[in-house]
Amino acid sequence: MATNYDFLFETSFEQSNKDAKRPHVTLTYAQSLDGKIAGRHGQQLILSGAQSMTATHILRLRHDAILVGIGTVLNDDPRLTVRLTSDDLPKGSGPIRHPQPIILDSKLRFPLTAKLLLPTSPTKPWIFTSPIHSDSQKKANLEALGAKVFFLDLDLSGHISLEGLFSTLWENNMRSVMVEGGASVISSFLKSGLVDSFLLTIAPVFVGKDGVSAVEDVEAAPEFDDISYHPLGRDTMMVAKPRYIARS
Ligand SMILES: NC(=O)C1=CN([C@@H]2O[C@H](COP(=O)(O)OP(=O)(O)OC[C@H]3O[C@@H](n4cnc5c(N)ncnc54)[C@H](OP(=O)(O)O)[C@@H]3O)[C@@H](O)[C@H]2O)C=CC1
Ligand SMILES: Nc1nc(O)c(N)c(N[C@@H]2O[C@H](COP(=O)(O)O)[C@@H](O)[C@H]2O)n1
Repeated sequence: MATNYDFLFETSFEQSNKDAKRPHVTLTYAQSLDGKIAGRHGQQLILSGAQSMTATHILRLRHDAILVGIGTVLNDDPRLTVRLTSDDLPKGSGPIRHPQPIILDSKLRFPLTAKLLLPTSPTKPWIFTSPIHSDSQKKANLEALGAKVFFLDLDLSGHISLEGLFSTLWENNMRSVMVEGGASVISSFLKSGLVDSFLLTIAPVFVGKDGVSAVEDVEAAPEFDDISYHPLGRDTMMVAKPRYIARS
């Protein structure tokens, strides 16, 4: 039986509150049955099977921007492109458009050799960094390779401020952003109260205690409404709307 991806085209990734002046935020990643997103010492794992990987690429197609932390760039050297065939898309779909890669990198550790900066990379990254820690020569070198470097304030935990990030993305016409990870970024977004859609791929494997947990601290994690589950080959995708409640 052919896999049904209709739910991904029927889900809206537009901001419902038009006054919010920030992009719609989708948090999506793949985890094992024991809640791990990577192996020992962060070893990259291909947890998603073919069908759920296609679903991830459909999600990339449906968003203006795709965001990861510098930890994921240093560890995985991702491309963050849309790689789909016409068979994966509804009839009459337009040409493939790649999302704008967004990287949170307060110390400007982004490698000049990253795949995202290769001439073959269709959309060069926007790197969000802090004016305090960043070296101006590194900024110039990154920009010479096509990256755009934005300066933002840090929040109280010393990370790039998500509020500042969202305003800048909005001003730059980014209306939807897909957050892929990694672990620190997933936790920051879950805690932020700013996630509008949550799509989790669950792969039927155990990684074990040495793997990297998707979420370490669930103190400020949301509850969920409008939950649905979608079989994608051997995997399952959970789709839900986060609801933040005050905890005592
Ligand atoms: N299974 C899956 O779907 C996915 C798995 N992964 C895995 O995740 C792992 C990487 O996770 P991790 O090491 O936690 O790295 P992350 O990709 O989460 O990057 C974390 C770094 O981003 C920077 N940062 C800047 N601003 C923020 C912010 N507001 N919130 C959080 N981080 C911020 C910090 O570095 P600085 O202080 O220098 O700015 C921080 O250390 C890899 O093993 C990768 O394979 C990644 C994506 C998806
Ligand atoms: N959906 C999904 N399933 C997995 O099993 C994964 N390991 C990931 N990882 C994310 O995809 C990035 C790699 O992207 P490219 O293939 O290079 O475009 C990786 O860095 C993680 O963000 N995702």
